[in-house]
Amino acid sequence: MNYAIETTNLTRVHGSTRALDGVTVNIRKNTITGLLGRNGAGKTTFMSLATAQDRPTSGRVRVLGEAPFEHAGVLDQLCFIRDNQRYPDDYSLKHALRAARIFYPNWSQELADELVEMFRIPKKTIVKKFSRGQTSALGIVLGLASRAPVTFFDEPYLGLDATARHYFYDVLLRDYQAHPRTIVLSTHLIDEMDRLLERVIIIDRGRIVQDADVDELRGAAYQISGPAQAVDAFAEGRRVLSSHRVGGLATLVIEGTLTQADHDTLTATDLEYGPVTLQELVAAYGFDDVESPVKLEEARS
Ligand SMILES: Nc1ncnc2c1ncn2[C@@H]1O[C@H](COP(=O)(O)OP(=O)(O)OP(=O)(O)O)[C@@H](O)[C@H]1O
Repeated sequence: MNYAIETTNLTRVHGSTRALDGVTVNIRKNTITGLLGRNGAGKTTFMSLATAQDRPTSGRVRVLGEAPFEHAGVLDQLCFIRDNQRYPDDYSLKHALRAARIFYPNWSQELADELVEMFRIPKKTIVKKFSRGQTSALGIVLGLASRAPVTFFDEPYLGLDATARHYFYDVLLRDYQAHPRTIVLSTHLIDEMDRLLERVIIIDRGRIVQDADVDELRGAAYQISGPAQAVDAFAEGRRVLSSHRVGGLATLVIEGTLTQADHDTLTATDLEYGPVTLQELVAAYGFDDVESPVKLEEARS
């Protein structure tokens, strides 16, 4: 079994919202996968279903070959760190670490101690009184020191300062290299975190729109800009992911790669072109073609 997580047509419906809509995906063991997408895309829903915090409306999910709801044995192989993690009222750092040590079979106290010092997590204050960043730091300590075979981090950095975030990224990579495991993380800080990711799944409105190795995705789209008419002529028959227009100028993100003939056309027509970053690609897949204020102004005049 090469996959840590396998889903088939996984669907979760809340009233009229399809939080997850027929998601079929396989996540390889011992990889770091980024789950990316706009607010409300379905990232937390996916993680909640994979960790048995929620039940699918239809479809199936397997983690380490088992249905997480039906196999308690799978649950202690999983760690799910979410942004709104709750702790019992009277918990201090000591209590949280003690509970984690009992719960996670691969727990590393040494790593936990190192992280607590680096993040400067208070030892006496009760967790409920922690600052936003300190609460995130505690989640990261638990998530990394658990060394759980399948670890989910759902936007684990909220409130963390830049120094602490980079410290998290460095330790994540270091510890993952020494103790390979499957890590799935959701983030909106894509430019900052893309160096961590080997694979990326982009979700939009509950559906997967991309599932590829990061290296493949770097060439998955390109951007062209210039006079709108020329840009639109070039885009004819191509899949445009996003479009921004200001005055008579347009910038489009287009799926695919440029051929030599395309390069010749672009040079001849004086259009500018270039690669898109992963952050831009994710934004392009989540692009809604709404009228921009500039376009509305133009239409009125
Ligand atoms: N319990 C619920 N009841 C009703 N709607 C829900 C519930 N949970 C999630 N949703 C809806 O399902 C959709 C997906 O939500 P989800 O939390 O998975 O998004 P997300 O990608 O994690 O977003 P974000 O980046 O903002 O954290 C959203 O439209 C959300 O409003």
